[in-house]
Amino acid sequence: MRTRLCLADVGKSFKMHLQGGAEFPVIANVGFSVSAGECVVLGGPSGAGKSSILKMIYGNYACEMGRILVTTSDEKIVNIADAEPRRMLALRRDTIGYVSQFLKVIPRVAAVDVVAEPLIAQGGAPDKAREKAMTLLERLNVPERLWQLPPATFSGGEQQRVNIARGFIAHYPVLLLDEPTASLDAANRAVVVELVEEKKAEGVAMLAILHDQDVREKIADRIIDVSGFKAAA
Ligand SMILES: Nc1ncnc2c1ncn2[C@@H]1O[C@H](COP(=O)(O)OP(=O)(O)OP(=O)(O)O)[C@@H](O)[C@H]1O
Repeated sequence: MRTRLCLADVGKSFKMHLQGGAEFPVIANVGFSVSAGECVVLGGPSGAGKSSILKMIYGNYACEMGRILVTTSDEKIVNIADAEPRRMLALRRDTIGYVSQFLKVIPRVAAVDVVAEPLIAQGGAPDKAREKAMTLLERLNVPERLWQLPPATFSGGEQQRVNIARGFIAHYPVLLLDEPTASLDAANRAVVVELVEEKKAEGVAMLAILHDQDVREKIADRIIDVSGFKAAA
C-alpha cells in the first residue's frame, strides 16, 4: 500500500523560559511511516511524546528537526516541517483531519452545521453535507432534538460525539485520532471502531493515540512505542 505519511529524524525540544531558557529534549530520531488503509497507534508511557508527535504533524507545534512528509489529496508530497501557515491551512482543509476528544464550541452554530462544515469547506454541497451530518449524528446516538441546537450546553459525551461526527464526515487521506473514544460508552465506542474500519476501507492512513485497550486491539494494525525515540541525555 502507498505511504501517505512519513516522519524521518524528527525531534522536538521545549525551551523552558522559567528555567533560564534551558532546552528540554522530548523526542529525537522519530522515524516511521503510515500507509493508505492502515491504522498505526502510538504507544508508550505518559509524557513519552505521543501528543507532541500528533501536534507536529498537524502543525500546532513547530518541527525544528527532521522531515514530516505527507502526500496531499492531489498526490503531491509536502514537508510539513517547513510548510508556511497558508499551506498548513490548505493541508488541514483537504489532506489531514484531526479528531480530538474535545469540541471547540462555536457560539450559535447548530450541531448539524458544526458537523457539516468540514465537508462544505472541501466543496461539498451544503444540503448533502447536512444530510450526511444527520446520518452520522444518528449513528453516534446524539438525540435528534439536539441537532438544531448549538452544542455549548451539551453534555461532555454529547459534545465528544458531535466532534467525532465532524472529524469523520469529510475525506482526508491522513486522519489523526487523539483519544477519540475517551469517556464514550461501549455502544458509541463500537460506532467509532466501525467508522475507523470504513476509513481503512477507503484507503485513509490513520495515526492514533488510544489508551482504551479494547478499541486499540480492534483497530490497530501496528503499535509504535514512542519511548524508543529518546533524545540523548
Ligand atoms: N508546550 C509544551 N511546553 C513544554 N513542555 C511540553 C509542552 N508540550 C509537551 N511538553 C512536555 O513534553 C513531554 C511529552 O508530552 P506529550 O504530551 O507529548 O506526552 P504524551 O506521551 O502524549 O503523554 P500523555 O500520554 O500523558 O498524554 C512531557 O514531558 C510534557 O511535559
